[in-house]
Amino acid sequence: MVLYYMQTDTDGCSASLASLTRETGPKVVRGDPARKGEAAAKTAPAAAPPAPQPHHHHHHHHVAPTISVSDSSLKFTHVLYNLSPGGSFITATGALATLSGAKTGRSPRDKRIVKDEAAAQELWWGKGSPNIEMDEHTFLTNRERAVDYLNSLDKVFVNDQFLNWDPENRIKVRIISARAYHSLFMHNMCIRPTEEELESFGTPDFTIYNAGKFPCNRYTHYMTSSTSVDINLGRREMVILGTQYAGEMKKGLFGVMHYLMPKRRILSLHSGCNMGRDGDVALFFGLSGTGKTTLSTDHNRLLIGDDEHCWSDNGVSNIEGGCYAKCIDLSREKEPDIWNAIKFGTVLENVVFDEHTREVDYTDKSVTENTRAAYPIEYIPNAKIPCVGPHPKNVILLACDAFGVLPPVSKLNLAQTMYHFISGYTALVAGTEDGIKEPQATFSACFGAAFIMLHPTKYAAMLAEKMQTYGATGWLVNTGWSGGRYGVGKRIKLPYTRKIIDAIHSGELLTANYQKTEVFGLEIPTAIEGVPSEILDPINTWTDKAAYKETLLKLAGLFGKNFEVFASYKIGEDSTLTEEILAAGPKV
Ligand SMILES: Nc1ncnc2c1ncn2[C@@H]1O[C@H](COP(=O)(O)OP(=O)(O)O)[C@@H](O)[C@H]1O
Ligand SMILES: C=C(OP(=O)(O)O)C(=O)O
Ligand SMILES: [Ca+2]
Ligand SMILES: [Mn+2]
Repeated sequence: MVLYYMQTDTDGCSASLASLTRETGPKVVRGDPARKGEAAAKTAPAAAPPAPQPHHHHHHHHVAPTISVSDSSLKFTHVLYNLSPGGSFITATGALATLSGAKTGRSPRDKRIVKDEAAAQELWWGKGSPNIEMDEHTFLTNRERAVDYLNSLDKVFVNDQFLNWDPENRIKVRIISARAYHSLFMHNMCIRPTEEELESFGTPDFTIYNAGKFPCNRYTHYMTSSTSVDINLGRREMVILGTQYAGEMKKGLFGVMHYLMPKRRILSLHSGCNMGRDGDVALFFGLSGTGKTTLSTDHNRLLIGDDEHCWSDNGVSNIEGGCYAKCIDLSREKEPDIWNAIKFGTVLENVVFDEHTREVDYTDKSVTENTRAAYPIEYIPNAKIPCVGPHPKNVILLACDAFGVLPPVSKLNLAQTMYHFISGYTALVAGTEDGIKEPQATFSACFGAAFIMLHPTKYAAMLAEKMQTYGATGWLVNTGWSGGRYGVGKRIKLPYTRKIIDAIHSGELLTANYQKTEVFGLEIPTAIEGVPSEILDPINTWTDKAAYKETLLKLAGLFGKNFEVFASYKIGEDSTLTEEILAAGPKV
């Protein structure tokens, strides 16, 4: 039965896959079993050709079975270790096209955090918090389920990679998954180690067990569906059962960084980041679909990252090694850099393509509207490698306002920046063609309530302190509707938003003339190079002025109601800042 063997398991893959009731994991064989004798990956030694059994394998055949020996412990699992790209559903431009199955987005209601003593003390629990508790025992039950499933497969994929380009605060992660696409996705999204770094990788700081389509047992305590994404900070492990959406791994690790980094007094940020040729850094905060990836990918600037960053005393650093761009309606004209990044090595998730021509139809929403491309950051020609930069000069808060009442751009004072950061507003139109026509307001603290681990005021206080210390300016940019709400008006044209962003970067907007809006009290510029002046005040673009006022008040009311829960918290040491933040919201 023994086909191949590995003399040493220097990477500890077998230990990672050991279940809790046995000391050792499956017999690990590196390389692709389908390619006998051939190196499956540059970084992995060639799988040995059929070889005599080494003594420790022999051993199993001659001693009486003990409780620790089962068919599964004797089983060989081929570990495909740190593979480079390759695959079978190749599109016309060479990308790997895959389907994520039933789940085409994250499952925040199925996310659980082990509430041990430390977590009970440190994390944010209760109303508004994304952290839903589970106990250690249930975690171990799910972990065992995932490990047993992975061990039952003939091959599993193991990636050893890094998070965070700041060398002093780099985190080592191991991702164990059942599907080649998950391995390639994480290869693209995390920082790829060099061969030498891989040699001395050692013990990972955090491990993901991704069982993908294999479900959790719904009769297990705390489970409310067959999907479960479980984080155990004490064990430094995450278990994924019953979802194959790849973003779950990426954003799961982001949550872990939102716990680990603030402990080191480093602020973790759900933001894109880029840098001008003169070293001016901008952060782009915003919820999903507001433009972090689109606007941080800017042909005139260096891309530091599109989604997850750290702001430490040394400046900014990207957490990731790749980008995860939405590709619905993607066009070469509007987003040439993202378009060109979709080539060999890129993972396309849930896009539709013609089986004969292999051409992708980016307008096709038949699988989901949330179609994605995951590519290594160096596929963007002007990526800044290493992905680090100095302290930010501009902090841009993006909102896609489907109500169409927020101005395309406003300059914020610190209190307003904090108010809008804590609110984390966007309004998108749910669903596709029919059904919901009314914009759905979403408020997500710190523009990432699904990922933060501590109370929002902790991150807010750190942001305020850093912005003050380094003199960063805050901006609110509406990438959503103009000329009426969704259904009446239109989304602001991307070239106009790009001009607005250019004017922020260049400093043009620091010296512009401003006027203050009613209700929200936002400072809006009266003119911007390349943008029609009349659109800068949204009231001009609405034909029905009464409807404008009514919609404006409606949105202001939603902001006020959302902020009620934060009214009793103090932000940082400074009680005057807290007062100012409370006063910085809209006045109805
Ligand atoms: N004015 C605009 N500004 C930014 N994005 C826009 C604009 N108009 C349309 N879009 C589209 O909205 C989407 C923004 O999504 P993305 O950049 O992926 O957001 P995020 O990274 O914040 O989740 C893209 O598909 C982009 O083409
Ligand atoms: C990957 C995700 O983030 P974003 O939409 O911000 O790119 C996600 O929310 O699943
Ligand atoms: Ca090694
Ligand atoms: Mn994005």
